[in-house]
Amino acid sequence: MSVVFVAASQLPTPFAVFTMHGFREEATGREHVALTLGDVADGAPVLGRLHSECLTGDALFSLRCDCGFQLEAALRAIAAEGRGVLLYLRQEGRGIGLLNKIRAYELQDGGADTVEANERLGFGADQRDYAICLPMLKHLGIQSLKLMTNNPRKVKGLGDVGIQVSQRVPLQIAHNPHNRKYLATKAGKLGHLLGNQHQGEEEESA
Ligand SMILES: Nc1nc2c(ncn2[C@@H]2O[C@H](COP(=O)(O)OP(=O)(O)OP(=O)(O)O)[C@@H](O)[C@H]2O)c(=O)[nH]1
Ligand SMILES: [Zn+2]
Repeated sequence: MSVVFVAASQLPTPFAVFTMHGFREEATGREHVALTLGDVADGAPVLGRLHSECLTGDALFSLRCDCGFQLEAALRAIAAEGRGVLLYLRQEGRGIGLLNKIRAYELQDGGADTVEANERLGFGADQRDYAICLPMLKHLGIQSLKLMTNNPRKVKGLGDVGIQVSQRVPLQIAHNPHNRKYLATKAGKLGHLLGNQHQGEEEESA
């Protein structure tokens, strides 16, 4: 999978002034972004977040999921560390796209859970592919990540495409009445490590 680096600029935010790097995925034309802070190319593991696009959660304040809250928490953590990377990956709806995600939400409004809804539409539960991350990280000179995620499958998926994760850092967000069922399904069917026993825990990973 190949990506082309296009341009980099500053991105001031309430948390820090990041450097924003823009990439184009050659096969699909999708446009991805990396935000970096500090020297990430010195060889030491970098605090990082691989964030999958969620227009509803990241930009429209949706309470159906935890994405927007995780995005903000990740940027705050990177700012507090003074060094880190966030890849903003255009894999909306776990890879099925925005309009199909709205179709899936419609089914969830009728009682399906997030996995059943995807399957009823003819999709897998999670269609994301992390291969795109490798050339982006290589371009940035990043060799190893301390990855902020609750998803062990993401850690495995990265290992499968040759990205070294030295550590998993939990990134847990509070429940609300709208995301309770969604988070329970993620824990029960998708294997996410959510819950108090994992709070603050850090794991070694292959
Ligand atoms: N198909 C579908 N996608 C969803 C739904 N809710 C959120 N998403 C998408 O799920 C992606 C985020 O994945 P999550 O499963 O929440 O989390 P993760 O990235 O696997 O794991 P973390 O690193 O712990 O956040 C984003 O692309 C969202 O657009 C849903 O009900 N259906
Ligand atoms: Zn979301």
